[in-house]
Amino acid sequence: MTRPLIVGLTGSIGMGKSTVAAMFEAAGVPVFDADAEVRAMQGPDGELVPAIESAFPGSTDEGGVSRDRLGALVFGNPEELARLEAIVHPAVARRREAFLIEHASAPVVVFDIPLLFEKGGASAVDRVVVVSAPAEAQRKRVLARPGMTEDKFAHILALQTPDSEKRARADHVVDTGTTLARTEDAVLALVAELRAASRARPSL
Ligand SMILES: CC(C)(COP(=O)(O)OP(=O)(O)OC[C@H]1O[C@@H](n2cnc3c(N)ncnc32)[C@H](O)[C@@H]1O)[C@@H](O)C(=O)NCCC(=O)NCCS
Ligand SMILES: Nc1ncnc2c1ncn2[C@@H]1O[C@H](COP(=O)(O)OP(=O)(O)OP(=O)(O)O)[C@@H](O)[C@H]1O
Repeated sequence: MTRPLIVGLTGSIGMGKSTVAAMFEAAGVPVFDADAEVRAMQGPDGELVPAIESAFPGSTDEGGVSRDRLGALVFGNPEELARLEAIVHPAVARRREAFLIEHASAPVVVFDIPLLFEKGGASAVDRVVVVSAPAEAQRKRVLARPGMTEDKFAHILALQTPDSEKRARADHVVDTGTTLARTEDAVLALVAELRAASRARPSL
């Protein structure tokens, strides 16, 4: 009996992590999307809505959590952010365990975790893949998003482990500072390598 090779996929804001995660999925690798799970649990009738409303009164409405309102309360305030994380992170961990059980027979699975290094998850995966692009490309992508400001971008960057450190600690780096077609080729080659590594493991 073997379990899947667990690949942690991460990268700083705007580096192209979601795009690369979709490429893994298209190649047939099951992907656990931590952000999507958080959104679902914060959405209408989401399981975290009552706890978030009681910890942050006024931050939810009939549509679930207002991410803009909640973001304004927690980004820029480390204690408030920690209070939110204490509600959200254990629920994400439970969903991740369920995903692993569901895909127990896959050779490789990906955990798409934006804060893999920041929250100490790197030791819980077999391989770490970091998605990275030059700082200028990152900046252009992020500032093009609706509602993004220089200040908000600077603040989020300061909360995240620097890209240079992420690259240094990665087992594999996927470069997104190039064309989408080249990035896709790199992902396909990496998937083949990871599947081979999974097969080469001794049975548990
Ligand atoms: C505060 C919330 C509602 C704001 O949502 P919003 O849609 O405005 O922003 P978004 O989630 O896209 O985050 C923007 C950027 O901030 C980063 N970020 C989000 N949460 C954190 C955090 N706890 N620490 C550091 N960076 C963070 C994201 O990686 C992203 O790069 C949301 O980020 C949230 O619920 N965060 C707490 C849960 C969490 O840690 N999620 C991240 C991984 S599971
Ligand atoms: N070679 C490439 N690889 C990946 N993305 C690219 C590439 N070239 C351009 N892009 C564009 O860069 C953007 C990256 O956005 P994406 O949502 O994937 O980033 P992200 O890292 O998931 O962001 P966040 O952490 O903020 O959610 C997309 O609009 C994508 O089309």
